[in-house]
Amino acid sequence: MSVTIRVLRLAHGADMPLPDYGTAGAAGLDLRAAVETPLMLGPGERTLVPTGLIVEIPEGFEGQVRPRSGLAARHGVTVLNAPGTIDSDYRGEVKVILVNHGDAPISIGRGDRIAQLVVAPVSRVRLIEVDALGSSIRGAGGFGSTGR
Ligand SMILES: O=c1ccn([C@H]2C[C@H](O)[C@@H](COP(=O)(O)OP(=O)(O)OP(=O)(O)O)O2)c(=O)[nH]1
Ligand SMILES: [Mg+2]
Repeated sequence: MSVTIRVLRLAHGADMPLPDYGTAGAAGLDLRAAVETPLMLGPGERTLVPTGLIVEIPEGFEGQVRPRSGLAARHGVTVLNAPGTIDSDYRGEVKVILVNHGDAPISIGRGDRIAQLVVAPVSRVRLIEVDALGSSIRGAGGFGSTGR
């Protein structure tokens, strides 16, 4: 499915390339850090990284800000609230909450690819309050109820 998304580049990201898919089958657009100077993220620290972008996600879709596995595997750096949610009515800058779960500080430089944006359809539901729900074999079993 091809979805068109209008995107606005803010002044502090004007010289950076628009997010792109790394390969023909990639699910996520790589998001880059629009920081003026490199920022250091120490072990246990988190920071809000600007992308310099405002996106207009069409109604019926959402943007998911997801970690890059390379950063996670190599440095323990991930998206704290993964997947971050970009609402279709959000017109602010897309920002990435990075956290360093590793044991060494990491430097995030301008243009570094820090996360990826997956655009996915979402359902909006209508809740109907009832007195009883349909039965199922699982019932209330969960949290490991089927065994290891
Ligand atoms: O990783 C993220 C998560 C959210 N947002 C932006 C887009 C989203 O539409 C808005 C609100 O996000 P969310 O609903 O997750 O945050 P909230 O704490 O519920 O804030 P709000 O009360 O503004 O909804 O913040 C980002 O830029 N990056
Ligand atoms: Mg919210």
